[in-house]
Amino acid sequence: MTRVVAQGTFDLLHPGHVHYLEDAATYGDELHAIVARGANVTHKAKPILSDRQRRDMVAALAAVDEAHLGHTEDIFVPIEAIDPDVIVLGYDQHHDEDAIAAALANRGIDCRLERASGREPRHDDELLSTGDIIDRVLERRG
Ligand SMILES: Cc1cc2nc3c(=O)[nH]c(=O)nc-3n(C[C@H](O)[C@H](O)[C@H](O)COP(=O)(O)O)c2cc1C
Ligand SMILES: Nc1ncnc2c1ncn2[C@@H]1O[C@H](COP(=O)(O)OP(=O)(O)OP(=O)(O)O)[C@@H](O)[C@H]1O
Repeated sequence: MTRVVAQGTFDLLHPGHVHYLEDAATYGDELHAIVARGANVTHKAKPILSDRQRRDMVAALAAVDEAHLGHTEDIFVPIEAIDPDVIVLGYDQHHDEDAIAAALANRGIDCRLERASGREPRHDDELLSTGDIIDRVLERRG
């Protein structure tokens, strides 16, 4: 049984999120998704939806076997509990892969890192970014 981890904010789900999770699932038999705590989202605007609502929506996707709320302080706590064989990073996530690999090794977690592919729009006007959806809402309803 190969366990795979994907992770992200997953606010206002869109086809790019589905693509990422479906792609990550192909790396193993069981996909665990870790949903970032809103309190930890500091690199962009805070999510609109609550931690629990984002977790529940991700859990409802067919590609996902289990969705977990992330840890509030130490991102490696859920990883230790899940004990994955593979962590699949998103195509545009700016994580330092060497630092993650070093932290995994430090904690004795034997796990490789992979990178998911991106999804291009399949039709005119397909919105593949939470930020773009929010911009559209503000433009049309603001
Ligand atoms: C291996 C790994 C585990 C993570 N675990 C957590 C976690 O437990 N809690 C959390 O708040 N964020 C966690 N994160 C951070 C977020 O999932 C995410 O990387 C960050 O918010 C960027 O998300 P975005 O791609 O949605 O912008 C983890 C990131 C990585 C790479
Ligand atoms: N178009 C896409 N193709 C493939 N993966 C995507 C796409 N959009 C988002 N993802 C992946 O989904 C995961 C969660 O992404 P995130 O929650 O940051 O959504 P986002 O739409 O990129 O957000 P924002 O627009 O606020 O930057 C990340 O791993 C990201 O790489």
